Amino acid sequence: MTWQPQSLPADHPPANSGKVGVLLVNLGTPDAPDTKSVKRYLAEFLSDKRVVEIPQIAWQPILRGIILNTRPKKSAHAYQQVWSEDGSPLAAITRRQAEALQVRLGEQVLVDWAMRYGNPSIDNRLRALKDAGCERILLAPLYPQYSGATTATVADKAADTLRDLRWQMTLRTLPPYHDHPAYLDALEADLTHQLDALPFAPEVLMLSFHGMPQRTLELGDPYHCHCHKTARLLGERIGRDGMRIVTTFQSRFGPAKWLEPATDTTIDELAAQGTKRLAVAMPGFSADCLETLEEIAIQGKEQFLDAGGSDFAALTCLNDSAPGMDMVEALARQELSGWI
Ligand SMILES: C=CC1=C(C)c2cc3[nH]c(cc4nc(cc5[nH]c(cc1n2)c(C)c5CCC(=O)O)C(CCC(=O)O)=C4C)c(C)c3C=C
Ligand SMILES: [Fe+2]
Ligand SMILES: [Fe+2]
Repeated sequence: MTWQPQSLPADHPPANSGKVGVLLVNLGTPDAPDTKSVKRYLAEFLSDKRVVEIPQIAWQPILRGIILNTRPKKSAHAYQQVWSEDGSPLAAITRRQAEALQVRLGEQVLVDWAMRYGNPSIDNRLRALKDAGCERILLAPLYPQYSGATTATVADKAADTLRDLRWQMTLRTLPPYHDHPAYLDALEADLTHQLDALPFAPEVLMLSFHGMPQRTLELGDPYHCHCHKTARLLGERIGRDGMRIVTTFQSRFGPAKWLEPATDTTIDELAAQGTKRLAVAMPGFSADCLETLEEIAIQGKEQFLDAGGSDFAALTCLNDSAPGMDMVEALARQELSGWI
């Protein structure tokens, strides 16, 4: 006999009358652009075994003995270059994305935001949503491309909170959306608009993604493949005559081999080969942050112009732009199906 689900009357009320929450999550950032705050943030971030996949017994002495005594000062200086009146760009933009999504989804859903490292923490905001009556929560890591170091560690952190609760809320997680039509539509609209508005026609459009150790690819992390799929699908939509598209990986950290080609090396090579006009888009970042505003818009520009380039543009991320929020809303509504 085949199994038949029990039929419910058409007007059957939701099985659970509690509220629905959405928690937007991004990587994290220090509370202030000073050495002490950056040190606290980096200690948490770089102690995550999903981020640095070296046995902690070997890694912690290097982290505490060397890295946390040198890097925070340098990074604090970089954060000072991009810090805004509203604080860290990454946190300020994520907050604006949450506010815009709240308006779009209306009263039936409570929208909040959190940072994986630093504040506001995932634990703090999950508990706040629960206290506000949310029995179902969509956890939405805003990373288009999946990686253990980003998407998975957000789920790990949320599970730590659930583990501690007698009466858990029900969680869904937003899947990676590297090839989702809503993501590609948003990037196509936003990047086309930005490219059209440039005072020069780029010969090269660089699609620069955050890097990862090469080893993670060999261990089966889909991140590298997701980045290349995004780049291919986006290239098919925004390619134009006279503009070549190249895909690179930025923000290399530590001595291990990272995914290649590296953004900084490629910038030098392009200039050496005679490229004069370069635009860089960073489609893997859903919000502008230190890595886009300092590393590319400031350092990358200086590097390209010093190497002989004449025009450089760092294009902005989707942030809380209309196309960006159309995407976040579409992704959220898809995952909230049956809940709202
Ligand atoms: C082993 C080190 C790192 C891995 C792996 C890594 C992966 C990774 N990171 C992002 C997104 C962001 N990273 C940002 C900053 C940042 N990243 C690392 C190191 C690794 N990232 C460091 C040490 C820092 C801090 C700044 C510095 O000291 O250079 C940020 C910006 C944060 C901000 O406050 O603005 C983002 C965003 C992804 C997507 C990713 C893997 C796919
Ligand atoms: Fe990073
Ligand atoms: Fe960086």
